[in-house]
Amino acid sequence: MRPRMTSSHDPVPALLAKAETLVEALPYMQRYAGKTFVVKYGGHAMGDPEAARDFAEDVVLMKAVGINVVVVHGGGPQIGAMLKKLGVESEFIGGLRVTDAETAKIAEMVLAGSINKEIVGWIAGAGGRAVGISGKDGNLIICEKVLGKREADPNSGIERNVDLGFVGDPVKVDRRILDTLTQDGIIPVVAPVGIGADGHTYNVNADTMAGAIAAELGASRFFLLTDVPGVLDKDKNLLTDLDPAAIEVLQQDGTISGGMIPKLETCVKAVEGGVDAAVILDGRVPHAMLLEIFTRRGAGTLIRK
Ligand SMILES: Nc1ncnc2c1ncn2[C@@H]1O[C@H](COP(=O)(O)OP(=O)(O)O)[C@@H](O)[C@H]1O
Ligand SMILES: CC(=O)N[C@@H](CCC(=O)OP(=O)(O)O)C(=O)O
Repeated sequence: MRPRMTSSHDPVPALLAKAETLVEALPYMQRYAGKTFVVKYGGHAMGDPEAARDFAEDVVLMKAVGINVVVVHGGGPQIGAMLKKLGVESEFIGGLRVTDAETAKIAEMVLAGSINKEIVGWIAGAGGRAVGISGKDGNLIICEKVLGKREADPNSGIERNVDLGFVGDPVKVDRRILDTLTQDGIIPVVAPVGIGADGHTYNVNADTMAGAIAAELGASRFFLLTDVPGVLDKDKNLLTDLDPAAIEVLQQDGTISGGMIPKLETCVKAVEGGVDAAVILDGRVPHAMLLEIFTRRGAGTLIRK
């Protein structure tokens, strides 16, 4: 028998703490095996390589314990940087990028070409198997053109209808490609690009795309990884639980603004469309998803009906 170590650096308490953490995770593993989780990985959350490695490990671990994970990624800041490099002007109206034909090509290149394959690589590096696709593959996301947004003209102040170009709203999700990959033990990684019935390529807001997929799959959890701890109140305290009525109040009283407005609208649509719960989390925090899923300490903001 191996002698027990008796030094002042006795490793047993530390090992016991690790074992306790694993035991704490057991009921969550049992509850979630076979369930579907959709993870939206935002462009702001993916900046740091170490955080990206943690993210990939979380996704691979979730898959290893039997959760069907689908990743949908963003890349707004990365598209912005590429457009700047190429000297192409870009503007956002109502949280959506005005997308002419040239911008659509560049957005597709950055999203489906570069970022998508980078995430597939991180997952492979963490020991998982991923396949990168866009919403165009297998007719996954059929889009309709988003109708123009009403905006006040900066010079005259008169309201005008602004055409957003090739910005798509998902109107049909064909889940078969996701089911095929998932059943084969593969983690689908989806770029937010869709296809119109006319065969045109559309740039889709990544939150909107992930929400449409989460609703179609009837996901148990829809995670949105961003660059804030969750939804904050006016004093910057974290709001841990919200429902659609509370979100309506936050919108009316101006507590939420910018990108958080469409993000929460997407969450409300998802939970009203059959998703059990949406969670907004800080993707920069190491292993944020694992802590949320497998421990009693929740993180971020949980949104339920
Ligand atoms: N009440 C609020 N709580 C938290 N974040 C908020 C709030 N109101 C506005 N925001 C903004 O929403 C941003 C997150 O949305 P967005 O920039 O679209 O994220 P992503 O690119 O990750 O999808 C935060 O960085 C923050 O600036
Ligand atoms: C139409 C539209 O606005 N599309 C987004 C797609 C990327 C995205 O949504 O990325 P984040 O989640 O990182 O913001 C864009 O062009 O920036």
